[in-house]
Amino acid sequence: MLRSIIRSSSVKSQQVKQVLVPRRGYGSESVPERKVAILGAAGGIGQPLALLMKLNPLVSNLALYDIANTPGVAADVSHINTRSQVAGYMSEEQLGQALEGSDIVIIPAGVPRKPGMTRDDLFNINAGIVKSLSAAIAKYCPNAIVNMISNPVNSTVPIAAEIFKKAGTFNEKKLFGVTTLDVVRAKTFYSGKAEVPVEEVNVPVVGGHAGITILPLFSQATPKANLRDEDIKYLTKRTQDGGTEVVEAKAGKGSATLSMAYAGAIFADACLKGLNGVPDVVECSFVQSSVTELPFFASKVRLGKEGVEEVLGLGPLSEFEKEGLELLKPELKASIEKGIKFANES
Ligand SMILES: NC(=O)c1ccc[n+]([C@@H]2O[C@H](COP(=O)([O-])OP(=O)(O)OC[C@H]3O[C@@H](n4cnc5c(N)ncnc54)[C@H](O)[C@@H]3O)[C@@H](O)[C@H]2O)c1
Ligand SMILES: O=C(O)C[C@H](O)C(=O)O
Repeated sequence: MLRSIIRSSSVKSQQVKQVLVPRRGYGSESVPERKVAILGAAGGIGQPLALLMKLNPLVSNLALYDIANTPGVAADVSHINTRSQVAGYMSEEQLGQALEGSDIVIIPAGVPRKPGMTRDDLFNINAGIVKSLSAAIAKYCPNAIVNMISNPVNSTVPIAAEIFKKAGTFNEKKLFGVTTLDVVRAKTFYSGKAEVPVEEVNVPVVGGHAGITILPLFSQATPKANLRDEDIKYLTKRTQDGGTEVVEAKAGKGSATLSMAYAGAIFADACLKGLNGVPDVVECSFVQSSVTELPFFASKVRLGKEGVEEVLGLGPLSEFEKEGLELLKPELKASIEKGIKFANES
């Protein structure tokens, strides 16, 4: 097995250094060095996400880890003439090196759905993967921000939290379930129905990341449009079933990868901006929360230098959204408890 570490050039010290990086849209102010690690980097999401993170001028070091095929992906991505140094890591003994010094760890490692499966059907395989990767994060980069993509997010985030708690490294400000794809979908679908420019659309999506636990708040969507109740119901269902729509269209060849890589890159970029002190960076994410009685919940989150700066409330809800909120709670609660139980029993 190929075990060598592939580097485009030697990876610099992981200390946060200030360097002058003039970039269009980012000014020529000093931009700190930031290391981003992707675990599952050779997969359907991992590869396009690696590409998008290589294009991000806020990244100085990009560590690509997978149990297979990382050398090729890393060599390929490393030829792109952007700021970051790329290193590929394969096999468990290189996981520590991949993680050390990371500011952000993005986890799309694990199996995707096939038609007929729910996200919870992935639990048996992905829970174990997330558990062992979380233990490695606790050991090698306990202060990193973690962006969890692996499904079922409603359970994998609580698993990671429990593993970090056991290791004494849990920081609720730094653990995020990535629900950005739900927001991306809600924006796209709303724009089509409301006939407003998609780039201007904002729609908060709260709750969790599976079926009815995904609750888009179209009553708060902007630009405002006077949509009929049946349109709101249709948009809500389409957003909740967006993942299944892709799984069925791919007919056994996996789930959303390209739109997920886009969403994952948007969310990681927001975390980087927050770390770098950019003000008013707000994204929806599944985090430890007191917005409802559930211990984890997705809502708008303000991102800052330490990760979560503020978990924002839900705002005014329509009657339809209030019903949706009550309906989702039992399922989300059960998924959270399943994750906590797994982390503490196995
Ligand atoms: N949060 C979301 O919105 C969202 C969206 C889409 C997909 N997903 C989830 O993301 C996950 C990945 O999807 P995909 O389409 O990229 O799957 P994939 O099978 O194409 O890729 C997964 C990658 O993970 C790697 N992997 C497996 N075990 C690993 C380990 N222990 N350490 C490191 N890497 C490991 C595999 O080798 C593979 O390269 C799935 O669980 C999927 O359900 C989440
Ligand atoms: O639907 C899936 O299984 C993948 C992902 O969670 C999605 O929303 O696309």
